[in-house]
Amino acid sequence: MDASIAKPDAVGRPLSSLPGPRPLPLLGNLAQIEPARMHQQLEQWARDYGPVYRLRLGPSEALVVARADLVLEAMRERPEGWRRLPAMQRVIAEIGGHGLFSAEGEDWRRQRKLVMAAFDPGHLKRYFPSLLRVTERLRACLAEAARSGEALDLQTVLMHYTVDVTAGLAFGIDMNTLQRPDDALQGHLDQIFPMLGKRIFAPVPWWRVFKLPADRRFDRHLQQVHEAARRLIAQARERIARDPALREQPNNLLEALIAARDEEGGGLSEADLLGNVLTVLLAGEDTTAHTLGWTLHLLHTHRPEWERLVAAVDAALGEADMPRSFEQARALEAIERAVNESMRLRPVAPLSLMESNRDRVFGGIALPRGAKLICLTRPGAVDTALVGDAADYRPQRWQAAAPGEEPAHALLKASLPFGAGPRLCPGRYLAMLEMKMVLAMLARNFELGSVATADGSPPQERFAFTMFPLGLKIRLAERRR
Ligand code: HEM
Repeated sequence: MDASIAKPDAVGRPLSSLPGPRPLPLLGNLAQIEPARMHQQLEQWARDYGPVYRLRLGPSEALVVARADLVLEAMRERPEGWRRLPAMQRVIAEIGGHGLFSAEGEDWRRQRKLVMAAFDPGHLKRYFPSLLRVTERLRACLAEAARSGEALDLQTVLMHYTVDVTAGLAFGIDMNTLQRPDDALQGHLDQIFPMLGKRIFAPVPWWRVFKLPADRRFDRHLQQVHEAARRLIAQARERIARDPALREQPNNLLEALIAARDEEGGGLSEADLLGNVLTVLLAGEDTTAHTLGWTLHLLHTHRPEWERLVAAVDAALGEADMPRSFEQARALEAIERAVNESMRLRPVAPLSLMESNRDRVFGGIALPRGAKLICLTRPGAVDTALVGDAADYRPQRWQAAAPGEEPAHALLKASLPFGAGPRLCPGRYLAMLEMKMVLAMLARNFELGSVATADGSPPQERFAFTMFPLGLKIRLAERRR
């Protein structure tokens, strides 16, 4: 049984007694929230009102927590104690994206097993040759830009890479959007997160009543994504029909999902199948590309850290132009440190939205079943009260040390870029492997000319379900070794 359910709850303060931004009539604080920078507003309110405060969202109230211990407590108590926000689930289901991310209870448990198995290190190792091929293609694109002196839109090129990698690993398809950018699925996928972000926090669900031109454009992009997902499913079914042994020993996530779907009492519907294809495409694309984008920007603005990384990669790879084996890539700890530190300062998933499955006291606050909770993941990880230099980009703080020896130990525990508990991101090993491949390939073959916005100002953080750097361009020169 869930331990927290067995605990008799103490009496808590009512949510309405907490401080918070002044709500307006009817819409409450929704009217003050700007979707594109809502994470920064919520973080600012945590500085103004303290790490546990109240928000009014239309007719209902939400508890906002910016304390790492409370964020961790809630995340660990899923799926029994807390569920994902139903408003979010509904918006995801409406676009046909219901899959592991939005599933709950038994439905979630079953899907989770299948997805976890597909992304475990054993599968990643088998997939390594394809990952290498996609990384070689990325290198060729970048080399061409370096020769012509072209500045590339960083997020676009990185998202081509991550879509190609995810499709190869999860669906067994060489999509090659890097070399065929015009008919790229990635262009349609890009439209989905921003609209999800807008709809989840919309004061009024306008799109259920009438469609604005932007909604109609969105529907057209969505249709393309659905058609692509159906094609992927059809191709996987053909492979299984040709080789029925794949039912027992699927090569990838999609084949495993189809086998489970076809199993007697398999519990996966056709809609779940499509929903998980969309989920994995979406979850794997932006998050990894945006984390790479932030990391490259931080390395560009912290030159000694970039040079330290290049030296470590040179030492680890010998004559190789990029990691040539799974083991070689996995061992690149200097890159892991640089990425961990970037995810601490610029987490691409800065919010986690939940609803309580029961009456409870949480963080000293009495919450009824159905109470909404917004977890802010960054404040605890950048808290200068814990460590004076918490605002600095210092990858070395991730260097392994004896427990308690590392002064920043508390900070490291507070950084939760992949979430925590039973719903911890199943794609984290893949994401780290991709990032090691890209950064090592860059370090070995290119000089990092600049990773900057057009006018050189610091990139703004944009929130569109995930958080990304706005307007970064990358300019490279080929490295002479
Ligand atoms: C740097 C890259 C990534 C970051 C920062 C990231 C972050 C996250 C976070 C914060 C969550 C929510 C965890 C929670 O609720 O506790 C999550 C869930 C998830 N991620 Fe990732 N992710 C990344 C890459 C990937 C990749 C590459 C894939 C797959 C190709 C993926 C697939 C998923 C899925 C399916 C879930 C839902 C898990 C569940 O609800 O059980 N992610 N991710």
